[in-house]
Amino acid sequence: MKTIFGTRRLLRVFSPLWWRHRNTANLASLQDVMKLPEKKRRSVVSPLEDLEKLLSLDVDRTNFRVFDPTIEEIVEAEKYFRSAGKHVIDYLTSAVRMDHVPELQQPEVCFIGRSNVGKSSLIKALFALCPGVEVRVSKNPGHTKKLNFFKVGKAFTLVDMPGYGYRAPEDFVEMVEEYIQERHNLKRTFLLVDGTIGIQKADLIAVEMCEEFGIPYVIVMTKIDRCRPAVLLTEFMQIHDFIKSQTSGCFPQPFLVSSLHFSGIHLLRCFIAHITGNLPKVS
Ligand SMILES: Nc1nc2c(ncn2[C@@H]2O[C@H](COP(=O)(O)OP(=O)(O)OP(=O)(O)O)[C@@H](O)[C@H]2O)c(=O)[nH]1
Ligand SMILES: [Mg+2]
Repeated sequence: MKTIFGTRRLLRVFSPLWWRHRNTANLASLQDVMKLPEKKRRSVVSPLEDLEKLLSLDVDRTNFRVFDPTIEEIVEAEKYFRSAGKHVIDYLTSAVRMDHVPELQQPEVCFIGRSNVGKSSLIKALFALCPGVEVRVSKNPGHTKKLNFFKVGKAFTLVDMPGYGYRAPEDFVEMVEEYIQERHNLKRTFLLVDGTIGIQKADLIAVEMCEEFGIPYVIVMTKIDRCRPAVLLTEFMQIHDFIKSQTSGCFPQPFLVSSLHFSGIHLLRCFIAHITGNLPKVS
């Protein structure tokens, strides 16, 4: 009995899979993240901080933390991502054409990117504190076929979009471009780029579209758990420099996320609450 217990315990202590599972199962809430050892906590709340250590001191870091909320502000923002009382988070409706989209006054943000880049997974991670909200993800590219609207009480709406590139829906251009160009309450477009491979040709077309329409957008690097830190840092710096030199409507600070490990998710929740006007005190 003692031997079995001892072996199990050893396995638990040394198995990276167990460690990973134990950590990721609880990390949707900041309260649980704060219980982690400091290094691990930092990598979840502020993934860029870990990477920065690999940079030489002379690298210009001016736009690394344009958005830099306090922990209290992140906690405040998290309240919007929990259903409580009259504040109900839920799937609202889907649309395939502009004349099918719901008429809403509340601020809206949408998520675009190549098929399979992790748009639906990111929304699922943002809503992980509301297990009743179903967001479908798939390993097969081209899974999301419609604009899917998720209502976050009366505070804002998140819109999951079909991906561009491989297996995009035939009417993608009409559906997505019209929405982005015409949606009066769209406050920000999140353009997701695979953090393991950086900006691809199809992403450049999306950037061009955002620039041409003159809409405010933000680049989010996804799947950072799949990438070695040195590779991720190189991709990050390339995107950081690209934003500075080639764009005018893009937020200067790229965000880093892992929907699997919840890295960067708490910061992004806070950013969404902020840009939709729900955290007036954050500058
Ligand atoms: N390791 C890892 N895998 C991820 C992450 N985000 C998404 N994935 C995986 O990537 C695949 C695609 O994820 P989705 O969220 O469905 O991608 P999507 O961008 O919505 O794809 P479409 O709807 O087809 O455009 C799934 O197998 C996810 O599990 C992440 O942060 N880390
Ligand atoms: Mg999807």
